[in-house]
Amino acid sequence: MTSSPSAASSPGRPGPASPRTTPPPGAATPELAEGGAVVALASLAGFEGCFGCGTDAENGLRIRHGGVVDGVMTCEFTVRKEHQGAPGFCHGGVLATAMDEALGGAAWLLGNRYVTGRLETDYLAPVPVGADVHLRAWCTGVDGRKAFVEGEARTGGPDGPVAVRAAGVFIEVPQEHFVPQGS
Ligand SMILES: CCCCCCCCCCCCCCCC(=O)SCCNC(=O)CCNC(=O)[C@H](O)C(C)(C)COP(=O)(O)OP(=O)(O)OC[C@H]1O[C@@H](n2cnc3c(N)ncnc32)[C@H](O)[C@@H]1OP(=O)(O)O
Repeated sequence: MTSSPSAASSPGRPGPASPRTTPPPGAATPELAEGGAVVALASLAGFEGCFGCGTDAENGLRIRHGGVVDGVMTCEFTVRKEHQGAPGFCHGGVLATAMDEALGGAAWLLGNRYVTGRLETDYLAPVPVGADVHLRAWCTGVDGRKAFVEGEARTGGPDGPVAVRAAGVFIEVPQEHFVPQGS
């Protein structure tokens, strides 16, 4: 088992999450599962269609998952023209999608399946079309089925300025959750 970083040692930790995305007193320290997200993902088929990371999602973000170091998960994507909001800049909703994917990935490192319950985003700087966006995310606590997660997106390199910060609550669900209704 690998422990995730403490809040104090998390590199580039965003400012305080809101009360709704802060682990409550008594929340457990996250324990990353051996094999992490790969183990949880192995129980599900069809992720190649994911709008965030799927290789089959033609207009998706094609987020490329990287590694995990000290409990911090990294991934990145390149902003394409079809991701544009204001002329020349990435749409805020696209960036929220990228944060959802990164934070979700950090939750899945716990070795269970999670869906987004709440996602908060702070936009600090515009992200131009063509930019490589470097994402990092880590879990800050676990309370029952709830995993509290934070993350950030940087441009101009993995240690460039922070463009987006996010915090969220992901809820653990059983495999049956992913069976489409009516199928
Ligand atoms: C090296 C790396 C390799 C590769 C690495 C790849 C990784 C790749 C990972 C994929 C990453 C995907 C990232 C995208 C993730 C989506 O986009 S998921 C899609 C969007 N989200 C959804 O569709 C969820 C829709 N909502 C639901 O299905 C249901 O409301 C839920 C969330 C399952 C909860 O319903 P429920 O099971 O009936 O649970 P319920 O009893 O209501 O609540 C359970 C607990 O959660 C809390 N809760 C419920 N809803 C909320 C909420 N909205 N906010 C806060 N708390 C909540 C409740 O208060 C309760 O807390 P307690 O009372 O236990 O303290």
